[in-house]
Amino acid sequence: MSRRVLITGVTGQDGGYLAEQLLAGGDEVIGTVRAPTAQTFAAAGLPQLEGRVALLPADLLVPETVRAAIAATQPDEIYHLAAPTFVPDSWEDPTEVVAAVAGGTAAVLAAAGALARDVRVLVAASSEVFGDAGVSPQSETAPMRPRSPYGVAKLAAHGLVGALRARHDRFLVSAITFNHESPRRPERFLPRKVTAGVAAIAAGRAETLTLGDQAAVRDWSHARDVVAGMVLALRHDEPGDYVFASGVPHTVGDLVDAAFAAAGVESRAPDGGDRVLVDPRFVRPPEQWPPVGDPAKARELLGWQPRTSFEQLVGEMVAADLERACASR
Ligand SMILES: C[C@H]1O[C@H](OP(=O)(O)OP(=O)(O)OC[C@H]2O[C@@H](n3cnc4c(=O)[nH]c(N)nc43)[C@H](O)[C@@H]2O)[C@@H](O)[C@@H](O)C1=O
Repeated sequence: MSRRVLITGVTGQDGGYLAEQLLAGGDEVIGTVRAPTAQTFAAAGLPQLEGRVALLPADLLVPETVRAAIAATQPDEIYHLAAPTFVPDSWEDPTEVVAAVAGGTAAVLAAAGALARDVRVLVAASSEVFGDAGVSPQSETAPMRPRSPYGVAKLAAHGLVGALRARHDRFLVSAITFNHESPRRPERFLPRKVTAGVAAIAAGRAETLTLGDQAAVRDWSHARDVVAGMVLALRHDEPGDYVFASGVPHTVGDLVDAAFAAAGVESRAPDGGDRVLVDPRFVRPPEQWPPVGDPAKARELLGWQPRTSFEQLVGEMVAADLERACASR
């Protein structure tokens, strides 16, 4: 059965993978971006989606534009992925991040609920909702005590899904996604910063890589695997909340080591000097309860599990960055 699907934030990392997967399955895909004339698929490095996914404008800070896009599309399903995503930015402008993430989710859910047809909606939450959970790994029922404005805003979005689902018996899903990466990830996020930096060293274009805390722990998956889980969740018999994570903790240092190994480069310079430097500007406060997910519910109810290992993920990212580094020589 072919569905009409609306993806907010379709030119982002997850939106691109999701659109590709849905198109391959025969669905009709429509996407929203803030400014379709500037945010084209070509500009986003996704030329393969050009002409296959119609783009509509929708600004999360202007609910009327969100309503208009949803009303014009009359979708069977909505994947609400659009949001600011870089956590440190949320300290600079909490007002905007709360408005865009919590207000934007409220606008999407209200507009979908106002349609005359049943529409299933998935909202992308985040492991940042857990913060000082007091437990790690975290499942869907772990305490949620976010430590960043971004996490607070995502918790509001997650809470809206649960409240509206309970009150109106709607098919709403919250996807509590842990860190997920790919060669399409922007370079300000740690994994792409590392793989692009290591590729630059391998290509002889840089000598060092400057990071923050190498002891920080994350649970990294491939974005392609995570969006596959989102589709399973939205097409399941019952709506619910799902953690999407590998369940495997790694430190930043592990990721750095894996990237150097994948590039075939020593992590020490020939003179014995360290190739990884620390800049306190990139160091965040320590986390007592690292964001590591317990994906048992998704595995048991949806049959989901990540297909890509940590080493394969880093290997794929390093290979893509080495190719880019060679192409730009
Ligand atoms: C689930 C969650 O996942 C992402 O948020 P994030 O975890 O903040 O992602 P990141 O790649 O910026 O940091 C990962 C870790 O790496 C440490 N780290 C060390 N040195 C550097 C460094 O130099 N740069 C960065 N960015 N991080 C560094 C940093 O302290 C942190 O412990 C977003 O998708 C977000 O939208 C989301 O929802």
